[in-house]
Amino acid sequence: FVPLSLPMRTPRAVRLQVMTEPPRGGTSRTEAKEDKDDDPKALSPESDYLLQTEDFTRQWKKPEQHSLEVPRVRHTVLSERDYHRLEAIIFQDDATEGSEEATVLQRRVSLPNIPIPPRLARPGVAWQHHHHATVNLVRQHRNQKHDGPIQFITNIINRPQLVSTCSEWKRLEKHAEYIGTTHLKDLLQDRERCDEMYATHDGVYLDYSRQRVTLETMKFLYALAEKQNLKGQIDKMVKGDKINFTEDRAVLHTALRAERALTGTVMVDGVDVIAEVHQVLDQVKVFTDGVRSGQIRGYTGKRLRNIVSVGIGGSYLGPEFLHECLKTEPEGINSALGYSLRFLSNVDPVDVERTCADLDPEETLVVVVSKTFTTAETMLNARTMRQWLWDFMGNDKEVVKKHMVACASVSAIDNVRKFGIDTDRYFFRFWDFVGGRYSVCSAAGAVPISLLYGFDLFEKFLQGANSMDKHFLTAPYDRNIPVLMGLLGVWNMSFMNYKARTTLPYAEALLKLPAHIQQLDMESNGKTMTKHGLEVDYPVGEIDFGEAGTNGQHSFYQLLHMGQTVPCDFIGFVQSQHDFCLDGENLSSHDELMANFFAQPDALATGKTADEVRAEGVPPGLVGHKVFKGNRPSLSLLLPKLTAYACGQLLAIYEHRTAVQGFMWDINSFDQWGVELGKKLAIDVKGHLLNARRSEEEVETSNPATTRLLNYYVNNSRRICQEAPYNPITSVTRKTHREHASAPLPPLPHDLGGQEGRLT
Ligand SMILES: O=P(O)(O)OC[C@H]1O[C@](O)(CO)[C@@H](O)[C@@H]1O
Repeated sequence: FVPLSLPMRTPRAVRLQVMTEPPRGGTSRTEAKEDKDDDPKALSPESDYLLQTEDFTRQWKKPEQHSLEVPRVRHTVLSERDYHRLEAIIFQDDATEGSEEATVLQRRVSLPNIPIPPRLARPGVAWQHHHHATVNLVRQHRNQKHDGPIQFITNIINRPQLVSTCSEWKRLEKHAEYIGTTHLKDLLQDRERCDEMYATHDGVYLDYSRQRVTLETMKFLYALAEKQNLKGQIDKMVKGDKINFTEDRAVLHTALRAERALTGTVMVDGVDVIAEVHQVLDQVKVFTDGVRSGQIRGYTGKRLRNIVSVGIGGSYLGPEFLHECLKTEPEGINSALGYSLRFLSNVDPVDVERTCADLDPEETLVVVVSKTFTTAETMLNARTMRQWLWDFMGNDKEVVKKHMVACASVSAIDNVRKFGIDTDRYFFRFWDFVGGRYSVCSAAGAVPISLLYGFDLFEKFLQGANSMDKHFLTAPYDRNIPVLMGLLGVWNMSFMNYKARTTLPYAEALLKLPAHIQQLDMESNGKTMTKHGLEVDYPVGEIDFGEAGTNGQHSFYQLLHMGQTVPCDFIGFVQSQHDFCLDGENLSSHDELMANFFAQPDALATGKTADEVRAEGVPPGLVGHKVFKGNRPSLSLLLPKLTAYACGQLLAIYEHRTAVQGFMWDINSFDQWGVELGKKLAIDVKGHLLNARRSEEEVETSNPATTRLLNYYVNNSRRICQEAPYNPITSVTRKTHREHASAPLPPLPHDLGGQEGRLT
């Protein structure tokens, strides 16, 4: 071969690359993957190749039968080795130009210029090699009929690589070794560093000086963010690109809180997203105002005062987190007077009992929240609630129409209708582009929260989230709160190897935030497959847990201080929802709480040395037990006050942090295939249980362990079921309304009366 260098063969000369042959020996030498959305620009400039091809069938001997329709574009990933064995790629150059094949192809397929892959510019692996192969192949084809599919290679782009192969990642790995030699107590003495390590927006203050990072670390992280086109990926998300590619869906929870003025700016499949969002919000307002004013009443004409929100996962955790925040918020307290809201999520019948025990069905409105309206737990609970309503008010379709409403995806409308809910008036839709765990700003949160607190308060929550969205979209990386938190998350997980993370709100009203974040983050980033179909070789997806401070301090902080290192998010507020200062106390109770909020991060960061312990007079045998090594990272978020608005800000911060980490890791944070297998196996088990209950036969499953365990359950429960205790007051769901009439009455709810259910 004559070594040829790149300038000798310009891209013009390779403007058309023709075909691959079916692999010799019948086995595929390539690994095919369909991927319509791959963006060549985003791919790593590393060695392997991704061939973008267009398939069609062609018969070489009969030109009139050439079919040049392009049924699909396909990306075929080739390893380097396979690439070099691919003799059948025809690099059409001068020699073939003008030939019958070239003419046909050039006329019918318009192809972009193809850059010569770097491998081909190397001595010995150059053009001539391919040219010879081409000529031979063309000769072969002229002499034999070939009816197989032909792939026209329209482009060669570099094969995607794991982000861990890029230089920015490797630099951070190296840098982590250096950071391993530093201690936070020293880093915290660096004033210049500490003065840089904060960001603020609209009252939210983030301090990350207690992270195990230097200013240089941050620079390296920003460089990685650039490499990953983080800003571009964020923009794609909010524009409505279908970045959830495994489900072919856009990801538009930000549109749920966008202003009405933006109508017409986000379109998905021809739908004006913002217009739709505001239509539903208007519908929610009219409905919830109607219920709260007493215009909309129950089947027997009573006011609807008890709201039961039936849903699980994202259809429950976000709304419950928000509910808990507003419960003690002064505006929330006032607007909820006379109403109650409960969540029924667990399919455990005990949850039904706990939810319904002291409720009056005639005053109860059931909101079924389920994006798919097929989730087994939610649907059983919804049917149970329907039965409960029927039991009390009679088996009438109108009972369902007046006491049950649905928040579900547009595509679930038939299921909602079949259930008996009035889809013309009481179906509050959201869309496929809203993931369950990102749905609290949709009807999923809007309906139950507005019923209890009024729509105006819910709107303030949306405004808070919107304010953070704007900051997220516009602030530079080094001033962008969710981006900083996301990058630090990546740093801690993938470079410092801290596998868990904890959320510690110093606010009782945020007690459900950790549970919401747990789902948000672990369902989003608990994956190992990158969007390019490669398995990660770096740690991703933290274990998230948490607890309201100071309760956590008396529970698991022992481990945080002396056990494994777990990066902590401390969340506090300048002002309490309710503060008081007892006579004889120097500080208010909120100051007492916040003293812990400030002290814990320093204790974690600086620790206590053996010398310090000894200086306290601790006996030598105990010194080791009382040493705090410190050097444990945390960040602090300080907000003015826990209002509906602040709740929205917090929600958006954490939603965006999750997305940032997914973008950095090349993970699709918006699907959740990992929940499928368990669901499927539960269906199988239900089949076994049904057989066992009907036939009294032994259960037989695919493995002896499950068989033994199931039989233990079935055999023992046969006996226990006969002895099941039954409480006529609380076991409401199993009785008819007639039977209830003779049973002791459930406790009466207060009749508060007055306008909008408020005490007058
Ligand atoms: O809203 P749905 O469709 O009932 O789903 C409930 C939850 O179930 C999940 O799909 C997990 O099983 C979550 O992602 C979702 O939030």
